[in-house]
Amino acid sequence: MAPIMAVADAAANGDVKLKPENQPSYAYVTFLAGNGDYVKGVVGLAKGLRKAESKYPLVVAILPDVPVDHRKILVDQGCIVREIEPVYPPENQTQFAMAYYVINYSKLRIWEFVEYDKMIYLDGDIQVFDNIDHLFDLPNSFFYAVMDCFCEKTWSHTPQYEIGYCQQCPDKVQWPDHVGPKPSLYFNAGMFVYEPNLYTYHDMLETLKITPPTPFAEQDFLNMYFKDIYKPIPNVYNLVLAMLWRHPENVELDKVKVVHYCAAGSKPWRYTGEEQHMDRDDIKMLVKNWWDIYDDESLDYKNIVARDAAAKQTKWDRFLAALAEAEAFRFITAPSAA
Ligand SMILES: O=c1ccn([C@@H]2O[C@H](COP(=O)(O)OP(=O)(O)O[C@H]3O[C@H](CO)[C@H](O)[C@H](O)[C@H]3O)[C@@H](O)[C@H]2O)c(=O)[nH]1
Ligand SMILES: O[C@H]1[C@H](O)[C@@H](O)[C@H](O)[C@@H](O)[C@H]1O
Ligand SMILES: [Mn+2]
Repeated sequence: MAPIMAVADAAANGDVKLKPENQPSYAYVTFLAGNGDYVKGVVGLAKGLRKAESKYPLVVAILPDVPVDHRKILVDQGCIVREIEPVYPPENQTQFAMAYYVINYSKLRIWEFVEYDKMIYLDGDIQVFDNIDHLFDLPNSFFYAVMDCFCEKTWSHTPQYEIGYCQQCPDKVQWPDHVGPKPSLYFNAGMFVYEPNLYTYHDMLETLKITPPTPFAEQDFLNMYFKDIYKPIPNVYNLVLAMLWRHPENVELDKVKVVHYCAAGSKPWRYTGEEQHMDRDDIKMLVKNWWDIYDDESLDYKNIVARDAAAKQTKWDRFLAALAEAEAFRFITAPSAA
């Protein structure tokens, strides 16, 4: 390449990337509570997003009970840590499907993150195996998420479960008229695309005050609140693991981009293989895939920063070399001043 071209190229590839004023701001967001081992899930997620070369940062909305050493781990992994206040549901005798689901109402605070125009929420027990940045390009003003499955025991409190009706195979068992109107499409709230908005945020919190808690906590609430603007997206964006044994005909495992380790016994950092379905080969493979990312030191933020700095240095060295060459070229070819 001619030296002048090389110089121009290097300048054009310059490292200073300024976001144009009018370009929307996007980020991923997850939620972390307590001093337990979910922090491992979030670290795995941060590394998975990096491996998939996501262009956008991961914000971690943390409750005040997340200890300082866990916060440091997250910052060291390049996460943007944002403390949020807990949200408490109104007093009620509800039995949550899992007792700890009560803390998940605090997730509603992420609507307050209005410095971002659009965000993708991901549970800490989710892993991203393929780039999903394109979901930010979906049209605004809708709520996007993947349809849930009603077949696991966690659903045993519902008429759906009793009847054997699941929206994943709506023709297998028809919804009987006498039970009431067929339920609206219901999403799993471990992954969704949404737009932070202060009006929505305040309205949700006001609505929550007069909404009795239900077994799936904020997941039921979000389903109720967004039912009119909910748009289902393909299950490759949130593979709820039970789909593998409940609706294998609906799963194309090799196309899956996002895996949600929500089935009992499937959290990779707690996996023993003993619980029901956990000895399946596909589960073992997915758990191994999670660990491969978690254990991969080259995906640690500090190593990525070091790699990028080295690449920048090389670019700069090339630029200087090209400049020197161009200077020499000018010196040789310039007519003498005499
Ligand atoms: O001790 C905990 C428990 C949970 N979490 C956070 O809360 C999220 C939700 O918990 P789980 O992933 O264990 O829950 P499930 O996937 O089984 O639950 C599903 O139903 C829940 C109902 O409250 C939520 O909607 C949740 O997002 C949805 O995926 C976790 O991923 C994690 O991000 C913590 O940080 N610490
Ligand atoms: O959010 C819940 C949770 O992820 C459960 O593990 C699953 O069985 C349910 O289908 C889902 O609604
Ligand atoms: Mn989850």
